[in-house]
Amino acid sequence: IVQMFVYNCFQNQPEGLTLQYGTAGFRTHAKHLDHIMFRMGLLATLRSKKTKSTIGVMVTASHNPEEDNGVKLIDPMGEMVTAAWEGYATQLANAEQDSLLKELKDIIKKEDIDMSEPASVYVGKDTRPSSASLSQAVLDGVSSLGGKTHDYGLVTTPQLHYMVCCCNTHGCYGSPTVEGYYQKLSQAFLQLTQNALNRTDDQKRLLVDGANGIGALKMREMEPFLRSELQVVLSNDGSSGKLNHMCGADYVKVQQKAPQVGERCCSFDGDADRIVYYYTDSKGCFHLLDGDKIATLISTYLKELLTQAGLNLQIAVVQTAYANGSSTRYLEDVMKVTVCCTKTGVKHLHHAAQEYDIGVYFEANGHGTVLFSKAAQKQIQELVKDPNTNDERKRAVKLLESTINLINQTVGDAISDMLMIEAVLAIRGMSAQDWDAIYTDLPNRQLKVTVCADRRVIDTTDAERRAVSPEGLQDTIDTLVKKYKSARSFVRPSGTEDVVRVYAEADTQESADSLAHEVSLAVYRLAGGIGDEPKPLH
Ligand SMILES: CC(=O)N[C@H]1[C@@H](OP(=O)(O)O)O[C@H](CO)[C@@H](O)[C@@H]1O
Ligand SMILES: [Mg+2]
Repeated sequence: IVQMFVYNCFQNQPEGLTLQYGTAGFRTHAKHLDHIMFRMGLLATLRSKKTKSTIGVMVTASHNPEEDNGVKLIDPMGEMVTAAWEGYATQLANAEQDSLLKELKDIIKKEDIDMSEPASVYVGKDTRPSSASLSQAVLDGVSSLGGKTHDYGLVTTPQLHYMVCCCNTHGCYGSPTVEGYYQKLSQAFLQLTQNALNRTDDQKRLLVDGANGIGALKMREMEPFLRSELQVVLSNDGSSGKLNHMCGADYVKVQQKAPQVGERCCSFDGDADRIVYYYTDSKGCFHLLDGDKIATLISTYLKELLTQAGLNLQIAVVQTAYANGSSTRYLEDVMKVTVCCTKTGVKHLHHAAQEYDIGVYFEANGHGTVLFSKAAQKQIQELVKDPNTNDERKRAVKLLESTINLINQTVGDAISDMLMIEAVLAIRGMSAQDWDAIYTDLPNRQLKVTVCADRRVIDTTDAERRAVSPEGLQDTIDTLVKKYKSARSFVRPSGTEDVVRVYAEADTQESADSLAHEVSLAVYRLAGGIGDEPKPLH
């Protein structure tokens, strides 16, 4: 109670600022978060008592500026916390100081929580300067309700998801330590790359941009486990530059610029749960290999292995509206895999992917992973052991087994995805150019418009691909899209920033830019834009 009082006294929440547990938890300037962290410690303790499992709390604001921070809750199997509890999180975060106890009691009653149950909460943090005191506030919140804590300190977001899953599966998923994580992934990686013959040092070399964040630290720690089968050249390792500043996955994807030049490069984001690849060609041109290209590479590889192994498992790729139209066309028409489109936000993709034997999901920005159903994993394991399997099938099924071990199935993971991509390129003997040539991206543009009212005046349907309000907006977009070749455009309110996002793609960059601009103007006019009218890009 004393601690509750202390934290609530530091309630620097500016008047009118209500925080929403959004697409990626709470996220705002670090100075507003002290009491929120403490309260999320309380909530995680309740969630742990309710589920009789260990719960995770990660302190990070991912790709956002260094001054920001945020918090995410992790459910027992390492997945994002369920929707109902997101609601409780919002409720607790915005409660007045003197109604906090009442709010807690409400949740306990509604969820019928037995307060005599023990509680266990795993806590992790990224490298932001504010993360140390904020994660302490989470730990204090847990302790004040008598919960047990394990402070993992500096870890990537996916590492904490992995720990939670390991703990609640009693070690079946792996051992809940950072070494356990490195061991599991590196063993699988080494097993896979044994299947790639005659790799040169050049082919083993990869330029990694650590976004000046936690991913850089963890990559350094992991390097010895990889036994030079991957030779990482690390930049933006946090020794001098600022977190996410002019580097990192989000910068590369949105600005379409390379923070480093090479034949095969990748960038992590600030908490290492996203990755994009890119390279510079002989003419000095930048080529982006984003989440859509990653999904295509991985699903092609998996499909081939399934055929070789003679396994009849359904494979699907889950995307969002931001997926490049060329990728969707390639997956559906050429690869003939099921493609499904969900709303933005990893939890939506994750849930959709769970519906298939093998669900490959990636947001265009590089956040994603592969999920193997229990039944699929069982079939693969049984076939590995089956003495009647011939050599070709055995090889394929063993590759599948190692692939399962390499992939962090709890959440998108930059390190795990990177090792997966490196292994696939090595096994197939592909360069970044070969990978890029699988299909050609349609030129595209993303813009933001700020509106004066609640940005949710824009309501969408059909996995955010069509706007149902304000009136007339969708008709206007439809008319504009018709002016261009191979064009597509949609708008939606962001779940992490106070803006409306505009996306457009078309046959040329000029057309994509011009369409994005025209749609921005329509949003500005029909949804109450503020500030200057959007200006053309050229
Ligand atoms: C277009 C885009 O990249 N949107 C991102 C961004 O969400 P918005 O709701 O668009 O702000 O942040 C999310 C959390 O990191 C991520 O899941 C999502 O893909
Ligand atoms: Mg992130």
